[in-house]
Amino acid sequence: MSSEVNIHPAVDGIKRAAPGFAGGTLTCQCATNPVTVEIKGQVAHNHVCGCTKCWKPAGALFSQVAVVGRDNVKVTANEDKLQIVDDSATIQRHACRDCGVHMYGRIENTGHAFYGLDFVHTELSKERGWAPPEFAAFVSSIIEAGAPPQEMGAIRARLNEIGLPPYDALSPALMDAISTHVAKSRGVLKNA
Ligand SMILES: N[C@@H](CCC(=O)N[C@@H](CS)C(=O)NCC(=O)O)C(=O)O
Ligand SMILES: [Zn+2]
Ligand SMILES: [Zn+2]
Repeated sequence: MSSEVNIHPAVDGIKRAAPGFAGGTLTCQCATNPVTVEIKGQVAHNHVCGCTKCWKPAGALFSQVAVVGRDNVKVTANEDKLQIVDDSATIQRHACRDCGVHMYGRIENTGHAFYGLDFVHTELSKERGWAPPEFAAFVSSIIEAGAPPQEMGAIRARLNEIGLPPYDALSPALMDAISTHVAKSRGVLKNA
């Protein structure tokens, strides 16, 4: 039954972005001395991601991840507990070394299409009104984390049912944005 599929705990029930949402504080899962990160304002392009690199809550098949301007992200407590998960990755994910939660992911490559944006998991905040996820990315990648290939039909059906169209990379709009950036930087595209 497709409704038994645990896509992510935050995507059940109707969520709406609050107009003029001011932002909130992300808190890691440590019972003492948690890392906190303040996010100013609303996030964009919230989605669920099936890749093996994004942080997923216990038992979830997907991560929930959105972007926000890096200037609107500020570590406000216990920054010394943060460490970069993989230095060689495009997205430098800063994780709490005690509980493992990823607090923010940053792109340091100034030539990247998404330079200037940080990746954050809004469910780490108790505030309500964050923009809800819009699509499911890297769906086939959940197999790499152990999802049975024969369940992919039911999982994609469940994603469609809850209004998250499934893609095996990013959404077409974001893939187009990346390729547009590449074409411009190579001089292939001059007037877009
Ligand atoms: N199949 C791979 C896909 C990894 C991947 O490409 N993830 C995407 C979505 S988060 C990405 O942009 N990664 C860049 C990065 O991790 O730095 C996996 O599951 O590990
Ligand atoms: Zn922690
Ligand atoms: Zn991912």
